[in-house]
Amino acid sequence: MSERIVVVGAALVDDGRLLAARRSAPVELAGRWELPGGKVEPGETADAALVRELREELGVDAEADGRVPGEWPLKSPYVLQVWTARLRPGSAAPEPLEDHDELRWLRPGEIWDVNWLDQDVPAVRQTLAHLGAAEGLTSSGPGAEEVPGA
Ligand SMILES: Nc1nc2c([nH]c(=O)n2[C@H]2C[C@H](O)[C@@H](COP(=O)(O)OP(=O)(O)OP(=O)(O)O)O2)c(=O)[nH]1
Repeated sequence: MSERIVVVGAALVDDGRLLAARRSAPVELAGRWELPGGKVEPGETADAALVRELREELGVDAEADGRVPGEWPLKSPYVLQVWTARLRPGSAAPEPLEDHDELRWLRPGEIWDVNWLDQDVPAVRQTLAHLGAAEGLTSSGPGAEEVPGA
């Protein structure tokens, strides 16, 4: 059985901050934080799915920039791919319309303050490495000591 369904997660960046979303369902994921997004539908491209999911879940008009290299296994048959994204000019601010009950814009030093889904931790780490040069968004990882003033 080789069916594989891609879930796209958005690394939505604005003003040097990364958006994290707290899931409200299903019960086994509720309360944990993720990159907003969802399943790519048959015949849909990943970047189109990302734009659609961000509109449905957050009410924003966003565009995908490019894919973060890598792929992370979720509960079979799902795999997580991450795309960087940004709000288009004139977009509404994101709101937790569907699937989430809280949103946070995280500054670099705050990335590991939220309780990410376990399977998202390596994806977020890789995303930060990818974004680091372009956006100045870097942070060592969960459990790392924060260096005051660094
Ligand atoms: N969107 C998203 N889903 C994730 C992440 N990490 C993770 O394990 N998942 C899981 C949760 C779900 O089991 C699955 C994606 O489901 P979803 O509920 O976001 O997708 P969807 O909007 O297309 O769902 P639906 O139409 O079937 O309700 O992937 C993540 O960072 N972002």
